[in-house]
Amino acid sequence: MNTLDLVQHGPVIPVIVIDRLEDAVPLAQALVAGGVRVLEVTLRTPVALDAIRAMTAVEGAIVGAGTIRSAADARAAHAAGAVFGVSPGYTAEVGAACREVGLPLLPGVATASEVMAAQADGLSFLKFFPATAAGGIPMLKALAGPFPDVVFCPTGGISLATAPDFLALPNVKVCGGSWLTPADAVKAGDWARITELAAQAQSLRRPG
Ligand SMILES: O=C(O)C(=O)C[C@H](O)[C@H](O)COP(=O)(O)O
Repeated sequence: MNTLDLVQHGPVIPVIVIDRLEDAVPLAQALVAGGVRVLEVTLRTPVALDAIRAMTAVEGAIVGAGTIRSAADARAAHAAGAVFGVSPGYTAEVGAACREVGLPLLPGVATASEVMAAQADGLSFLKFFPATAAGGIPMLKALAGPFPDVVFCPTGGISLATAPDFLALPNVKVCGGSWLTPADAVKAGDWARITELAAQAQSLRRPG
């Protein structure tokens, strides 16, 4: 699998925070029911790896790990069954660990130097994070000049309302965001609302 294959499944990758392990499976099922199959589970909580392990059993779900910050994170995510990894930034150490275990990596970048570091290690599909705070659409347009061979998954501060403007850029294939899984809906077990949010996101322009 190549991380660029992920964009075939829809225009938005949900960024998921799981606090209670028992939410993992119904949450994944709710997203898949709304047509969203690619799921990024952040390694921000103690149950994240167990949540990934549980979600890989959900039919149709393509489960990856977010917040990969170290080689140990990459190895743990792979061992838990994640089929891709996402990192908020990029280090050669994380890149090497992902290559070693065979975990396709979508690394985060926010500057031209970081794009160059990721490209030097063979990575050309990059998360632009934090998208809105780091310059948003003007920054992505500016990066298209020197980096015509790089495509981005902007993430950070994006919503259903602003995603279409990002998706309209030629160098944006998919957006990431936590708006599909609001903390209050997860806490309340309001899976119907999450399916609705997923369906709305999935109906945004599909990248060509
Ligand atoms: O935890 C990680 O790995 C991250 O890199 C950060 C997340 O991708 C963003 O926090 C999502 O941004 P929002 O959609 O604005 O909530």
